[in-house]
Amino acid sequence: MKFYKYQGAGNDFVVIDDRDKSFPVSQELIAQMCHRRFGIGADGLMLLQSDEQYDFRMVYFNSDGTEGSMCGNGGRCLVRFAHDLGVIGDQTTFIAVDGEHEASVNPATISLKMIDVKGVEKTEKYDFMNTGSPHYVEYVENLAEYDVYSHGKGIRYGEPFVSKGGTNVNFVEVTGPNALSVRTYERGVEDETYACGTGVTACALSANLRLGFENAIDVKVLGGDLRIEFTKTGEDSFENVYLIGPAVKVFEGEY
Ligand SMILES: N[C@@H](CCC[C@H](N)C(=O)O)C(=O)O
Repeated sequence: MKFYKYQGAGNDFVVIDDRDKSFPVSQELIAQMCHRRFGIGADGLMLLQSDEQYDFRMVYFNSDGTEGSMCGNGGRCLVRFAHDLGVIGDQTTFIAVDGEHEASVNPATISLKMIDVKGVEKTEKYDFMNTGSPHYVEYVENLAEYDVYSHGKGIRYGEPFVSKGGTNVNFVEVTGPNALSVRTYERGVEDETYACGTGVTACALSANLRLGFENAIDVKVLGGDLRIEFTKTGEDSFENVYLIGPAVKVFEGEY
């Protein structure tokens, strides 16, 4: 079968044009295709499907083959793919697991409108919110040396999160006015990834709530630079949330 590989800030995906719905969905096959030793290698796999009401439908699987919640970088990569295929022009509206998304295509970036965020669980140690996927956000010092894998895994598989289906785990360091560095342990990949779009979105909104950061925040991740823009509409609610950054094709092939 024909596949494409895309990456957004180093969050990488196998992408399939599934408009004829011929992809044989199975957890085993997807995990095999995403395997970095025995397969193509990716943090997830996405299907671009046709939809009667929208430009296309995004179906996202984590690299372990389970169907994921929303993937922000995946969404940006799928928009680039749809544009490369000629399915969309420079503006699009598509449907994903968490609802409708608008996006715009620019030469160097894809800007993706995320779901509205309503309600943030704030504790002394962390913030927790749903930005399309569940995200834990904790501030640390010396992020470059931080053991993201061990601490992230402990939180993802610990209470109270494991009995609620688990969470993605983000560690954040403030690097300047309206600037953050973020590293993320991703559920479904069960490892640190080079970037997580819904994760950096959660971190930016948390930085607004905790630190008074303004509504355009630059976030450095292992795989590059992302930007989050938003409108705060209430004590802990946000609309017009945009995830902006690069999304590029890496290669294509037959599997
Ligand atoms: N990489 C993603 C998040 C993917 C979803 C996640 N792993 C889950 O199902 O919890 C992103 O860019 O948002």
